[in-house]
Amino acid sequence: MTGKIIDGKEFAASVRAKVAEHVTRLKADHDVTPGLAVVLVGQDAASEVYVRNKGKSTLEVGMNSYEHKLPADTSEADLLALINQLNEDPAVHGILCQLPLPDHLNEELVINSIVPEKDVDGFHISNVGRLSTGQKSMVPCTPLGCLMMLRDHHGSLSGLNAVVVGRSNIVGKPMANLLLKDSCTVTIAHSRTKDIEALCRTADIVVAAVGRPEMVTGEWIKDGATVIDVGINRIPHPEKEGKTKLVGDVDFASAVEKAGAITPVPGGVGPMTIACLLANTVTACCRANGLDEPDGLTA
Ligand SMILES: Nc1nc2c(c(=O)[nH]1)N[C@@H](CN(C=O)c1ccc(C(=O)N[C@@H](CCC(=O)O)C(=O)O)cc1)CN2
Repeated sequence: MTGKIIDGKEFAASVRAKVAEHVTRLKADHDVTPGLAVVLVGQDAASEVYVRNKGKSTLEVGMNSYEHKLPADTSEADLLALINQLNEDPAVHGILCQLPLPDHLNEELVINSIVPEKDVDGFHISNVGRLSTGQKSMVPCTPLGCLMMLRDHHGSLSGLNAVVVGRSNIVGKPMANLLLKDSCTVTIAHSRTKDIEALCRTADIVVAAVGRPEMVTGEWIKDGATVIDVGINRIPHPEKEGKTKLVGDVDFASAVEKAGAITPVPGGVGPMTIACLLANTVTACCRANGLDEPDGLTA
């Protein structure tokens, strides 16, 4: 069997189109424009690209974008003061601090200083707790994107066996909670899991979010299973000396032969992250204004 390749770029474009449609309606019917503030501290090259793309995508769907670029040596007090100002700004419906932050800043403290209603990353401890207890919350963008792709492929996820490989706070744990909410039977696997290959072979859905290049091979995959690859790993190019190549946590070449459907890297889950950030900003804006939330853009 050769699996269907789930096109994340195309899917993300359809999510952005839905967001844009809703933004147009919010402006026309309620005179409200959603606004997203993105804070970048320092000059990490990859973060600069992500932040630029977030700003561009925000404007493209008709929302307001507020970019705050701070020097790498910004003090915690100054960063918290900016977040406080954004928390109180009624034009700002979503706030995020691009991660990773420089080492001298306490990531937990910074994230938890964003008011939960504007925490469009879904990383605030209150949103984590609400998601894990099945309450309405802001949902982390990458797992939300995975969930959208899985729902689109399967229709209902009820009763399916899902294995999430990786237990990070940003992907593994929220992903497991979202799958549980959709009535999957969920196992989280990690570095200490015994016979992880055999466990994965029981799964109808495998989500790989472990940060180890091409760890999950075709031998781990049950015939016809859906494989979602969250990994983004840059490795030396096997054929071009001095060049690098982007690979996921799944060995695509072998897994595609077993899977019923699979996301590639690049062009799978990655593009959904920013699309879901825009979706979360519209959701936050609707909630702030007591308006109906758009269908299909949240969990
Ligand atoms: N505050 C946050 N910080 C970070 C997050 C986040 O969700 N919130 N996630 C990542 C970075 N990220 C967005 O911020 C992000 C990563 C990857 C992609 C993406 O589209 N990847 C492409 C490949 C890109 C490449 O060629 O390098 C793909 O997979 O196709 C989008 C957004 C860490 N920080």
